[in-house]
Amino acid sequence: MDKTHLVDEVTGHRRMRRNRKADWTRRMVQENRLTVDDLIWPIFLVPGTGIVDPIAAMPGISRMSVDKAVEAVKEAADLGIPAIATFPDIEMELRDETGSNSLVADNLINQATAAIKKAVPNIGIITDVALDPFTSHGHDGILRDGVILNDETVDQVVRAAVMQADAGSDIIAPSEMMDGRIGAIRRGLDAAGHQDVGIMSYATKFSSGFYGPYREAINTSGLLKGDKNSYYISPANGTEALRDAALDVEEGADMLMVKPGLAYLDICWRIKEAFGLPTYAYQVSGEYSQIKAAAMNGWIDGDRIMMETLLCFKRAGCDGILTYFAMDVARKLARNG
Ligand SMILES: NCc1[nH]cc(CCC(=O)O)c1CC(=O)O
Repeated sequence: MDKTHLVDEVTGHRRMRRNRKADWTRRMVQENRLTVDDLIWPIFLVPGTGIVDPIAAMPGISRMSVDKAVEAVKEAADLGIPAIATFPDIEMELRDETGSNSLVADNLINQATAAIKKAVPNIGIITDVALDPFTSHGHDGILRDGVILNDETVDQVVRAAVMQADAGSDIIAPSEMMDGRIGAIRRGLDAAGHQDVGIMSYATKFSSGFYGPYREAINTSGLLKGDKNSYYISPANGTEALRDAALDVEEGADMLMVKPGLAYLDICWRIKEAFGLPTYAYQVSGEYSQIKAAAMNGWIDGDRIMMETLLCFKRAGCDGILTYFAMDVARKLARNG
């Protein structure tokens, strides 16, 4: 060995770069892979027909009327995406203090579920039961005298969940973070004969600035008074998030979700390790938009970072990712074989 180099003999026996030397070695040692099966595609719904309405704060993403959503979901199913998640942007006139439209059997979200189920029976439909798309104040629950009422909200969310299941929803995903909601939804679904409808808990939903563009997408940004700190988890707290998830597991959650994603990979890992349940991350609107914005400015390679971030969720223990990039990724994966 050339004695002029400072790398000693021991180091020479432990060369990590041997396994990185060629494309074939790198493929042999690759620990995690992103496949189309890992993708859940969130979509935004609007009333009407023939509408595809671009969301300014989320370049490349549009609100769709039910007919257009059906077409898009068909394409998603053809690409092999296993499931979608729907979020309605309903008329302002229908929004009120208690979010009563969430209890209308053929409201926008349920209409979409029924139409999609009929046209695309093989894709999974995940529906959120939080009240924020339906309230005039943009909060996820019932607001009285400046307080979000826990138990009243849970009662309403359970009824909404049963209606969503009646419409054909496969997985109820409550994102409103009220205490006791998972057990209550499970009991409500079972009592209504929906034993096979699953629950994906937004187990650890953090009070986050990353939700900004979503609020534009469903038009709640102008409505929201105050913040959601009295029900979402503080970004400062990891152990509290684990306790919250533990309750959801005890109450009967089938799957757990961490939201937002990238800044919370430690939570993904801890949750997967602690409970071993199927665990998902939601790469939320702000995460999507910041990648898009930087890419549009030519500052980063958007495609590369899309694939990198999603792969990192897999490394962090996630079984899948809700991502607005789902269609782009699925097309890319289909092209690359
Ligand atoms: N129940 C609320 C809800 N459902 C989905 C998102 C965020 C999704 C995203 O940012 O992509 C939020 C957050 C919020 O408005 O506080």
